[in-house]
Parts: sequence; C-alpha cells; structure tokens
Amino acid sequence: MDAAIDLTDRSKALDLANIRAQLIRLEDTITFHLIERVQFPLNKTIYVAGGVKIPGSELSLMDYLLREQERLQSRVRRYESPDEHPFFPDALEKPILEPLEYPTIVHTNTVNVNASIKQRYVDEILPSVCPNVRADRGASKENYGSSATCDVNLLQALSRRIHFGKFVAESKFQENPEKFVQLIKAKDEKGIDDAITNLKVEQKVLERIKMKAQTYGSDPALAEYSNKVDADAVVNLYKSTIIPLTKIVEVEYLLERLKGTQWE
Ligand SMILES: C=C(O[C@@H]1C=C(C(=O)O)C=C[C@H]1O)C(=O)O
Repeated sequence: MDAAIDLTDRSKALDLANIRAQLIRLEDTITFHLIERVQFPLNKTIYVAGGVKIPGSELSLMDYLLREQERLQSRVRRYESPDEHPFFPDALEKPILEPLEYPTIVHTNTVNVNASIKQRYVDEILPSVCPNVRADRGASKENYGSSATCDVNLLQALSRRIHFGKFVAESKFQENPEKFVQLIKAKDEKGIDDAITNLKVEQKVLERIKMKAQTYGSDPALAEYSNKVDADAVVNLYKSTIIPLTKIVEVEYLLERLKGTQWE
C-alpha cells in the first residue's frame, strides 16, 4: 500500500541502503500503531474464537476483521505487491484494478511467517504493551472494535517489516552468490544465519526504536500525557520478535533460493 520503496525499479528495490531506509520508515509506522493500540485494555475476548458472536463466522473478532480487511484490500491489488503477504490467503479475491507490471525482484518462494507473527503478537506482544491486562470492559462497552482495528493495522505493518527480510536476503545473495550457494547447498542454516547477521545494524535499530518510542510517546506540551507506550516493551518487541523473525525469513528465503536455478 504505502510502498515508499519503488518496487517497479529492481535495482533500487535491491539496494540494501534503500531497503534499510524502508525498514526505518516502518519503525515510525509500527510505533504509532502501537501508541494507538495501547490506549485500550488488552480485551482478551476479541482474540478468542467465539469470544464475540459474529453471524456466519466462527473466527475471533480480530481474525474476522483481519480476514475481511484482506479480502477488501485484495480487490485493490494489495497482495499483488511482492512486499505484501496475507494472513488469510484463501480470502483473497480478483482485483478490480488492472494488474501492475512488477519486475521479478525476489526469487519465487513460499515463505510466509504470518502465523508466527500473529501468535507472538497475541500471546506475547500485546500483554507486554497493553495496560490493564486483566481489564475487559466487555462488548457492551466501547473499544472492542477500536482494539481490533488497531490490531489489524499493527499486524499488517509487522508483516511488511518482517517479510522485507526477503529483499534484504536477495540483496545479500547478489552481493556474494558463491558464498551463499555453498552454504545453501550444504543446508547450513547456522552458517546462513551468521552470514546475514549484522549486529551493528541490529544495535542501531534497537537504539533508534527506543528513542522513537520515548519521543513519539511523549507530548512536548502536555507532560501528563507522556509515556503513551512503554519504550522498553517496544525495544523488546524488536529484540525478541521483529528482528529474529526477519532473520528467519531471510534464512528460509535463502534455503529456497537455488530452486529452478543453474545452482540447483
Ligand atoms: C535486515 C537486515 O538483516 C538482519 C536483520 C536486521 C533487522 O531485522 O533489523 C538487522 C540486521 C541483520 O542482522 C539488515 O542487514 O539490514
């Protein structure tokens, strides 16, 4: 949707500096969506199938909203874009807009870690950032719908950020195909993980996201409205979930990279 990276220009899309700049942009998106979500209690009921009665659906309220959002957005080509991955692939419909001609940027692959993203989001991320973890003001009160709407925005941003790992991995592969072909042929997952890891960049990401969570979460004019989100929890989200899942995407993508190539 808001592809700041030009996916119709292959060389730009695989320039590591450009990709990292897009990951930095997504830090802002994720932080602001978190600030929106943590206005509300955890509202655990909306993550339980049947927790809220939905005519014609057995899904949880959040899954229902996410699935219907993906169905709608597929009709305006969202999932034709190589940087978008659906949580409910079976809900996608034929776009009403003409297809865009994307060059082949990443190699054909089956990598989609959205199930892990959603499970970690519900079981670990939300309880770590939401206030009133036990409070649940019930469907009769406000904010079930608002909470689920924020969740959908957040999950879609997390999915984009984490699956950008494919662009990073392809960029690194093209930098040194010999090294990666050898590691991939040996099915050396640890070796691949070591080869794609850049601890200096990871450290910079964690330092920057802490500063952003503190800055965006504080109101310069109204001190009492500061600390809208727990900055340490946001850092932990990156350290424990976003970065590790991004690297899993990189490794899984590279393990499939040789299929159908002269290296197979
Ligand atoms: C995304 C990259 O690959 C890895 C994952 C990172 C992340 O998820 O922030 C950062 C550095 C690398 O360890 C990168 O090299 O920029």
